[in-house]
Amino acid sequence: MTETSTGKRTGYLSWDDYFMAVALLSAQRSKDPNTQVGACIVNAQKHIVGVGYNGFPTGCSDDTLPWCREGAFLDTKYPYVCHAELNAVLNSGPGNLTGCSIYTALFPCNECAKVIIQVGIREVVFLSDKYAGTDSVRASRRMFDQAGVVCRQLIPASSTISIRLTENG
Ligand SMILES: Nc1nc(=O)n([C@H]2C[C@H](O)[C@@H](COP(=O)(O)O)O2)cc1CO
Ligand SMILES: [Zn+2]
Repeated sequence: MTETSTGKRTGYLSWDDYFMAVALLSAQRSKDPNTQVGACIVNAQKHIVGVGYNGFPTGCSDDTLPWCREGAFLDTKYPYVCHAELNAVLNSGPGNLTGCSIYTALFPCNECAKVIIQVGIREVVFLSDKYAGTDSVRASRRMFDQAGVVCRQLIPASSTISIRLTENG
């Protein structure tokens, strides 16, 4: 690790990369075999006020509800799963979210876009836009545009961050 003339460490995480990494770490809790999404809400003081990942509602078993993508609607995950962005909002503390930013691994769907707008979040920072062009994303972008919510895709400083969980080795 290099240092500046003052001795300050360099190579530390930027705020953007840090908050996105928190979102991605949270995504590691997801049981979805196909798409793991995490989201992290940050206020104007750069405090994290809510984190979430995609999963079934509390009390609804990860082991009995389906994780399939195809088949009869009720036999897929889609009617049951709570999206990461919704969970981040619902997991946030008592303060209001007006003026906050949400960092999300995947561009929000139209249902989460409504929630994001209604709680007063003003900025969406996303990594992947793999569903760009779908009606859901087109509706999200339309609503974000009209509501004045700024969306930007994060280009991280590096493609990986490694974290050691043990002291040595
Ligand atoms: N922004 C999002 N946040 C999310 O949490 N999700 C969740 C819902 C599903 O659990 C999964 C998408 O599954 P799939 O269709 O890529 O197999 O990601 C999906 C989106 C996409 O709009
Ligand atoms: Zn959603």
